[in-house]
Amino acid sequence: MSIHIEGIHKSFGKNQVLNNINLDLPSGQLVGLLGPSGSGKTTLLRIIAGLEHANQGRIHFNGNDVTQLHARDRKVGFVFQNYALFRHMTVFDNIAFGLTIMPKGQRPSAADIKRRVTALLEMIQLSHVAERFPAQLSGGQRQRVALARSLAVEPSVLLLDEPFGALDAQVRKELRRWLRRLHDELHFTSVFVTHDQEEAMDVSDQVVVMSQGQVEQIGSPDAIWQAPASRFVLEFLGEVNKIEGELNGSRFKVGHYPLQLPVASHKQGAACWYLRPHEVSLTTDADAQHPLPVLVTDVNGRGSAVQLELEPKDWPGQLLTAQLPHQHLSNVQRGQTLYLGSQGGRVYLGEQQLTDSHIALTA
Ligand SMILES: Nc1ncnc2c1ncn2[C@@H]1O[C@H](COP(=O)(O)OP(=O)(O)OP(=O)(O)O)[C@@H](O)[C@H]1O
Repeated sequence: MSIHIEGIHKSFGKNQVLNNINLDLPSGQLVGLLGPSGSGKTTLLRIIAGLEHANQGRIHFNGNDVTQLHARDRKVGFVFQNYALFRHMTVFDNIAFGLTIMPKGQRPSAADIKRRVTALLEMIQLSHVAERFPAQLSGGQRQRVALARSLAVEPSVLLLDEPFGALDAQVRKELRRWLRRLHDELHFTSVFVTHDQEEAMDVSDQVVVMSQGQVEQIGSPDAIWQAPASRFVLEFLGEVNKIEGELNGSRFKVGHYPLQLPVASHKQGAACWYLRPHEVSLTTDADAQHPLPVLVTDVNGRGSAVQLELEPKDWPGQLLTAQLPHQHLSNVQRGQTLYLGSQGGRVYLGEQQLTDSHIALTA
């Protein structure tokens, strides 16, 4: 079921929460709505569901206008953060619930309900707890039951609002992988809300990045990561170092260090050089590619890369983080001075990115 969202505006009193949202979500995709708290994700999800009404705009499912349709007639399934299972019902009965309350003409027979619930229990790998009550399950298991319960009625669209938000990091990771697999098997269309960029990037076919009631960017996780459409998206998608300086033509001055942009520019003003931790390059001696001195304030060698915390030395700036392959620099010590350069990065003057690809600055 494809979802077409057209010119949606929503205000609560004087507070405008959604400002002209237009999106085309193809059938069968898992779409992540990603944005900081208050950016309007949940409100948009509720409008898609029919639980909230927009002041302006239209929603189409598979080309049919459902704007005026009541939530219960939209065939939408929900999963919320707080499980919302019936405490007095077994796991089996919880999953069967939606089927048992269907109007008589549509309700499957008892045998069919049993078959469907049994199949779902197998799919979520919880057949062995079918007769337990929610209180006897772990948080992750409860959330799997919640998901199975909303899938039991075969919704055209599944909407998930921070479905794994209340779970610890490890379970969260497992469940999102599992949601992805389930999605690939059953091919329903889902939209899920998260403020966790790693979660959105990990499972979505497409990510919609929202900020202050507007769509900042929509694209595959890879496309958004490679080419963020704005400073906001660049900063929101994972850790990034910011080096502030003064641009004058192709010169970018950081403190008293004049650096050189590798492209022609006639612009001037306060600019910012953004570097992801893995884009930082370091040497033990200054050279043209590594002009900025930094003091190593922390070394963390766990995992597949060495993570360094660096303090600008002799130039104004915030603490920086670098991530290097283990073999890159041997025996880096806290208190050591290194010289910073880059293997790419982006320079912004105000909201404008100076080039559309990565650039390295030199002395
Ligand atoms: N029923 C309501 N009445 C008044 N204001 C509301 C209502 N629902 C949401 N808002 C406001 O709308 C704005 C967007 O809220 P929304 O829940 O959609 O954001 P969100 O991106 O999902 O945030 P979070 O990640 O914190 O859930 C917020 O400023 C919120 O206070």
